[in-house]
Amino acid sequence: MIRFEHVSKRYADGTTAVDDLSFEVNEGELVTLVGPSGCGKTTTMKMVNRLIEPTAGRIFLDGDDISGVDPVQLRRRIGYVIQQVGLFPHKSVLDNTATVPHLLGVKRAKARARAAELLDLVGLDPKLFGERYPEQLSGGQRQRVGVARALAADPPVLLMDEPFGAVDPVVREHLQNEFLRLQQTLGKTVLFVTHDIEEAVRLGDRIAVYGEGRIEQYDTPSAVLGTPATDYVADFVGADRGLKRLSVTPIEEGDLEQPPVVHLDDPLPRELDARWAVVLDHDNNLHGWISAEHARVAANKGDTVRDHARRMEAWLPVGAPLKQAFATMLQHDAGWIAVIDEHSAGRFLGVLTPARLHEALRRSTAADARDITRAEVDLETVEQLLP
Ligand SMILES: Nc1ncnc2c1ncn2[C@@H]1O[C@H](COP(=O)(O)OP(=O)(O)OP(=O)(O)O)[C@@H](O)[C@H]1O
Repeated sequence: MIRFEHVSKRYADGTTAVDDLSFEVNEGELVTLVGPSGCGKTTTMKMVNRLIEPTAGRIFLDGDDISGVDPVQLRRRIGYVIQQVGLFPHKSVLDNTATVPHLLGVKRAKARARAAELLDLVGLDPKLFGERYPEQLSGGQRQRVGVARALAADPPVLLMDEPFGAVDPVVREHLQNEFLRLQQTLGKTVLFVTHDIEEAVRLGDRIAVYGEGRIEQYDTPSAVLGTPATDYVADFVGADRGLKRLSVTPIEEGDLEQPPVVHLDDPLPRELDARWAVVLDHDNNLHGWISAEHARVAANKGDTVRDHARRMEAWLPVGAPLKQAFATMLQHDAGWIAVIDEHSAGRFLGVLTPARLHEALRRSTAADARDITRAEVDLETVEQLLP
């Protein structure tokens, strides 16, 4: 969808901002460009919508060499979100969002109706916020309007330059999660600039880690964290990359243990093979759990499992990141968590224990590993943290 071929940018004062860059972003892919200040991320991005012209090389959008496309036409295909959102202060939120379609000739009423839908999509109630002016919004709300505005002309490509950089970490995480959800439905091709490796890892299908004017590694978050291509990348992603890897490694069905299971209408068992059992309903969906000790002491004749089942607090859907599993274990002081299949009404799949979590991390590291020794050092850090 976007292809860079040997692209360089040298400014008039001799600064080489980007040096012989070649990479490709697939349709529907979210690629994060991450690196320290001044390494050429913004220059890379601005060359895509021709706010900056390269001094060498070619950039293709959907097969078209963009140097031959009229910049105004080009920018209609590309939404652009920047850190200082640049909303028009004298226009309402609704009119700000409707600006581009209106400029493209869509009638004002229709453009505003579409803008209201988009505000809804980015989590702003148009009835509440539509008639406000930008100064009457929080930083996070302004960023959402920025995203809604960029989406207004329904461009296939989005360029986002540190869009969540100016908000506090809690709001940023919230905006990131919302954006990920949005992206799941919209499937835009996104280039996202950030200097924050956590953000790059959380959002990117792939990450381009920049050194000075060059990409040092272009790969999935899991591979960048698991097997940094160079010492520079290893330094940049940080010594705690083993922990960061928890955020990008999903729970898989094969990681799970199969504990004893009882059904709601079974007679209460006097003896269990373990200290607890998982309780399922007649469709094998997760209902709760019972402790063997409780079943032994409290049971009256004729009791069923239903009379003594406790609510399951610690559970997650399969595919959730290991970090969330780890956090859930700590939050509930639980030695294991139940894992379900959300797509089939909560069918119980098994349990994840700390030992299995560790194995899952090891499995994913090994899958990428070119440098297993280094990866294992980080696994030790994780081992120390497990209950
Ligand atoms: N108009 C310009 N003239 C000369 N040098 C420039 C110009 N614009 C950018 N540069 C230089 O090009 C290099 C790359 O800048 P760029 O803005 O692309 O970096 P960046 O990675 O986006 O940085 P940041 O994270 O700080 O925004 C820097 O050394 C910068 O000083």
